[in-house]
Amino acid sequence: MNFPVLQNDLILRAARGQPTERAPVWVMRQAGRYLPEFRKMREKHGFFDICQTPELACEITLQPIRRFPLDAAIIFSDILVVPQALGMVVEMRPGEGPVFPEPLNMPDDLDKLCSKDSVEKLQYVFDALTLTRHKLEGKVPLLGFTGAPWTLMSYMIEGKGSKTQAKAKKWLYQHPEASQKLLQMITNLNVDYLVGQVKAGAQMLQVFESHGEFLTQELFDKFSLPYLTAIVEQVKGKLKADGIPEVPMTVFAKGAHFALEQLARTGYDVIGLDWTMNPESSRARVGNNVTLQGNLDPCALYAPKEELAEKVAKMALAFGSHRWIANLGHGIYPDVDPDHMEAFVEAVQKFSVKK
Ligand SMILES: Cc1c2[nH]c(c1CCC(=O)O)Cc1[nH]c(c(CCC(=O)O)c1C)Cc1[nH]c(c(CCC(=O)O)c1C)Cc1[nH]c(c(C)c1CCC(=O)O)C2
Repeated sequence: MNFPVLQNDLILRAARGQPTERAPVWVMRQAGRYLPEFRKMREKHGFFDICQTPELACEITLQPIRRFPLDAAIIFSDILVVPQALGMVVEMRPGEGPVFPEPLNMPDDLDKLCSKDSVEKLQYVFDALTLTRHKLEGKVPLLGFTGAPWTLMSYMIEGKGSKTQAKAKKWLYQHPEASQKLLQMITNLNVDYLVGQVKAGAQMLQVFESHGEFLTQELFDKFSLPYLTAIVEQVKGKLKADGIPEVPMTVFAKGAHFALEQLARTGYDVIGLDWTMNPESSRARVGNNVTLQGNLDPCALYAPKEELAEKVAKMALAFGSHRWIANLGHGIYPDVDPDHMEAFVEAVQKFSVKK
């Protein structure tokens, strides 16, 4: 596809364990509501209309890249496009977030899902990736992503945000086989979806297990880890079989602190840490063969800029300069002042320089 030559490969080197002059930095949800130019776009267009229109998704992906000296762009989309591709309706309601008008209630409801040709329904994401990779002009690598099977399953059953995920967890206890059938269906689509994203131009991939925090270790071992592992193994295997150079893959399992050692053995190149994790003890637990990503408290961006810079300096010391991708410990919040986002990025660049 003759993509422009990449000029900044810091994040790819950090992910592969190669030396970097300083830590690469990007921010989860960096393209979003904290930016006035995004909110302006949302006044005119529906959320999923933007996702489905490559020119608009590309424009929003580029917005944070124009403002801040970031080391990666993440394609503008949402994890919930995967349930949509399986035939479910998802609406983005103002003030409420994503809502499924007809969530899955009982195992029989799985028959309503349509896994045939579902990856083709995501062609608009592939088109957005290809367009954005060109429009980035090689400035920074383009990241693709998907939601992990458990996180997507829980949305499909709860139908909206939930404080406990009790409905979804009820399936794990009462309908373990149907749960595994659903998780496998999502895994299969995710594998094709991520391979398609790389073919379309994604240079690195992240899998978001945002609802890891609701699982016990036992539930995680049974209903999350095997599917996260299958995804990395199959995506890397399929790319290899198709003669396509492998791309680094990140897993972000929020709240799954108990699973760090296991996650480090799955084959992901990068493990994302949420803000509750200690960088030094996490490094001791995972060893030196994986890269860590994270993990400043997203609320630290509310602190005065000087204090924010001090917190970044402390974080940089704790992670060390090798195999670290600087990020927040979860997505940036919508009421963060963009100037403080800039202060965060600049502080990483200043304090993560290799000595
Ligand atoms: C759980 C989850 C979702 N979506 C996502 C996750 C995993 C990351 C995480 O844990 O935060 C991932 C996501 N969602 C969005 C991106 C785009 C790329 C980026 O900037 O990182 C990414 C990577 C855009 C978005 N996704 C959404 C918005 C705001 C919607 C709007 O404009 O009305 C954006 C910019 C909507 C969305 N989508 C989702 C929720 C819960 C919400 C509403 C609340 C919220 O905004 O956080 C589901």
